[in-house]
Amino acid sequence: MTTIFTHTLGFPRIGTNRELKQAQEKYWSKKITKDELFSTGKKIRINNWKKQAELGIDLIPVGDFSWYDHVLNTTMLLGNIPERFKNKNNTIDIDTIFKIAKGYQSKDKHIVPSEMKKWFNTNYHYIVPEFTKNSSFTYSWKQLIEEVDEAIELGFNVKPVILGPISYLWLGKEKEENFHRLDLLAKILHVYKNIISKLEKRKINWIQIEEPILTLDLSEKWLNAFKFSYEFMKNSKKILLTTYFGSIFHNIETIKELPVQGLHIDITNKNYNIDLLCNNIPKKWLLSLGVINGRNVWKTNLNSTINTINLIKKIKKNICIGTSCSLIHVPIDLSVETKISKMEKSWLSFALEKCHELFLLKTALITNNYSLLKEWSKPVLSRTQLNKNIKKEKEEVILKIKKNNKYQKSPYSIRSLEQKKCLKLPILPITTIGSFPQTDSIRQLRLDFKLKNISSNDYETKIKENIKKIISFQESLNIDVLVHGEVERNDMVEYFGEQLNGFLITSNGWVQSYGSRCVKPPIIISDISRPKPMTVKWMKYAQSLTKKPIKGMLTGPVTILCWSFVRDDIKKSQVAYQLALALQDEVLDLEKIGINIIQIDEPALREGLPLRKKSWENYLNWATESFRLTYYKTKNKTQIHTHMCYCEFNDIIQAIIKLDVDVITLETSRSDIKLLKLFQQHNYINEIGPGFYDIHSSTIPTVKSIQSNLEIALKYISINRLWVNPDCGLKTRNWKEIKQSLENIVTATKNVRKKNKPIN
Ligand SMILES: Nc1nc2c(c(=O)[nH]1)N[C@@H](CNc1ccc(C(=O)N[C@@H](CCC(=O)N[C@@H](CCC(=O)N[C@@H](CCC(=O)O)C(=O)O)C(=O)O)C(=O)O)cc1)CN2
Ligand code: MET
Ligand SMILES: [Zn+2]
Repeated sequence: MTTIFTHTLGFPRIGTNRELKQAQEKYWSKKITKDELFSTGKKIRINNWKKQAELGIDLIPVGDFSWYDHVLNTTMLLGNIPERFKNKNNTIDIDTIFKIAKGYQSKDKHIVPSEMKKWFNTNYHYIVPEFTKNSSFTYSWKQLIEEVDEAIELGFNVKPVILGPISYLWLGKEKEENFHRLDLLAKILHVYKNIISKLEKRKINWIQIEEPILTLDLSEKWLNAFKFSYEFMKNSKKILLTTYFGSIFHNIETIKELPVQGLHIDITNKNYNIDLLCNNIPKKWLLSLGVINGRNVWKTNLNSTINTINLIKKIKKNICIGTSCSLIHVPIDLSVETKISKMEKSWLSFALEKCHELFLLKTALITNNYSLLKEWSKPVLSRTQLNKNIKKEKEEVILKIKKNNKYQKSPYSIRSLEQKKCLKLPILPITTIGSFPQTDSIRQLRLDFKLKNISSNDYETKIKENIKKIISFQESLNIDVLVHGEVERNDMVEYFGEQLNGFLITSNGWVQSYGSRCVKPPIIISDISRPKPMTVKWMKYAQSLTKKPIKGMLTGPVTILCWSFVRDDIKKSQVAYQLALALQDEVLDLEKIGINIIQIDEPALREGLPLRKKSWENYLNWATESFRLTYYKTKNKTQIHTHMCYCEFNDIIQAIIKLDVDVITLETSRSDIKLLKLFQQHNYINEIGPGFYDIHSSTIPTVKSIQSNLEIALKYISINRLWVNPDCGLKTRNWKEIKQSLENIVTATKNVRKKNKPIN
């Protein structure tokens, strides 16, 4: 009889009702004790293990839980604590985690947190490990082993989960010049070996060591590190070398030489030559097939999955099945969704349902009875069928625009003259990025409206009161280009998803974004259109309150796409064009009511880049085209802005040039003001607003520091083209902080204005 086992690579750790988020935030504001926080974490872990086991998962991942981030967990595990977070006795505890992640106040000094970066091409952020020449590593944080023991004691079939040494190094950053972080490999490996030997003594079969970087284009230097490392770590336990987010075939020559006992691959991407791959994997190895997609919410067509598995089984006998990656990227439980229709629900699968899918596959493989799979997969076909019948109108519009090449606008030099005449802004115009503090009372207000505790009239009145307060606050500070504050928005993507046709909105579909912060990605299920204006009412009201220009505020097509779960039956580029056309209507409506400046945010443009460089060009083409489609019909005098943050701008500078917006506001505090050099080197001629206030930190930037950064910025960008603004939206900050920070920004700007004149 066939034996085959199932496993997941990891399970969401936020808790079914975001219990971890609530506990973290209460702990930070000293409303609960450490023990209460620990007890919440323990409940979540045990519940996760139990649920997975009940659903028929054979190997239960342990080590996927974390108090803030799993890369930071590894940093703790290895004792790689940056100097500024060390205490006198060199001890660490859970507060060390939060200090590294959030920074802290030490006497009169603010200790800056470690950087935060996107986890591959997802919307999850990890805490970047820091390395110096003298970094030392010792087995320090016992969480992994303790949780392994906890789970073994409860009788679970445990599979420890560890981020591998090479990926860990790769994800980090040198904090000193003149050395390469790979030089630290030998030191790190000793700790890994120690940890693995601890696991060796325990009742465990497989250890999941993750090396997700094997899906990337790696240089020889990085590839060469693998053989040595895995030889060194070898012991009696079986190692499942785990990869995800894409194909590893381009690195197979390195992989197949490694002394491991199994390999996990993501095979949800259909561009695989399975025969070739299987034939290249050592015969003795277990091949773990990541067949259930951990990155999207669609029910799996198990009928076709089983065919793939059977094909592979012909070549490779020793297999098991699992999720393609950890399930932290999807919501937990579909069954609690009450607002989604029965039919729509039958198209979806969240973390728990994905576990069930694995069970169904395993049962079918063992019994050779596929009837349950057929039953399960029926709705998948009905969804794609339904979408096929929807009119092709949109596609035709797009084709027509492309053919006539109507994307052209007048060049920036002409547009900017018209804009300067119309807007009459001072040099170094000051603006903010859009959102203002999302206070508890604003959240409560939205919740009351959602629960129908207040009428829509009352809601509108209250939102307007908030807008009014935010406008007069900005006027009193002498900010030049004002925003309405985004108080009506729960989230910059979900808000638009709620108003556009083609989206499903969940009630509880939370996914961790970073630390305690979660997002509820909307689900793009069919063709997108805009039934009515989405932001016009609020913008009209805001503009009625002031003579200063109000900046219209929209989220761009690529960001809406990247931060939603996207339908898989048409190309992503098609969805982006559909979004762009809907946004174009909104842009033109805003222009009609006299909004002269419109910002179209694209913070996820970089994140959408495919992992392999060979696919970059195609992506950047449709990404920039869809963006330009949103605004190309506007008048020359309408000034178009975009905003991007927390990303590697080097990779997308050409695309930014192609966007050809009049003004781009950028996050620069964390990535260094010298980023502007990049724009200078590429002869970027449009206007730029670097960030002068790191909004992820509670530190208030001083007048002096802002002024000095402004002066540095002027070395790269001429005074006619420089704007002054924070790094990003202010929604996660409080009023006291933003008042002081913005006041300082205004003072510093005024000081610099006095010393400079516009260049004619
Ligand atoms: N989608 C997206 N991705 C992004 C970003 C982003 O802004 N949006 N920014 C970057 C990441 N930064 C982020 C910054 C802040 C938050 C954030 O604050 N999230 C909030 C939730 C945001 C939200 O949708 N809030 C809603 C719902 C609030 C809520 O939890 N309501 C509860 C009840 C609340 C109560 O009883 O008080 C419920 O509905 O059950 C609202 O404010 O209206 C949180 O975790 O707390 C998330 C990401 C990159 N990726
Ligand atoms: C993550 S980018 C955020 C842009 C948005 N307009 C805001 O201010 O919140
Ligand atoms: Zn931003």
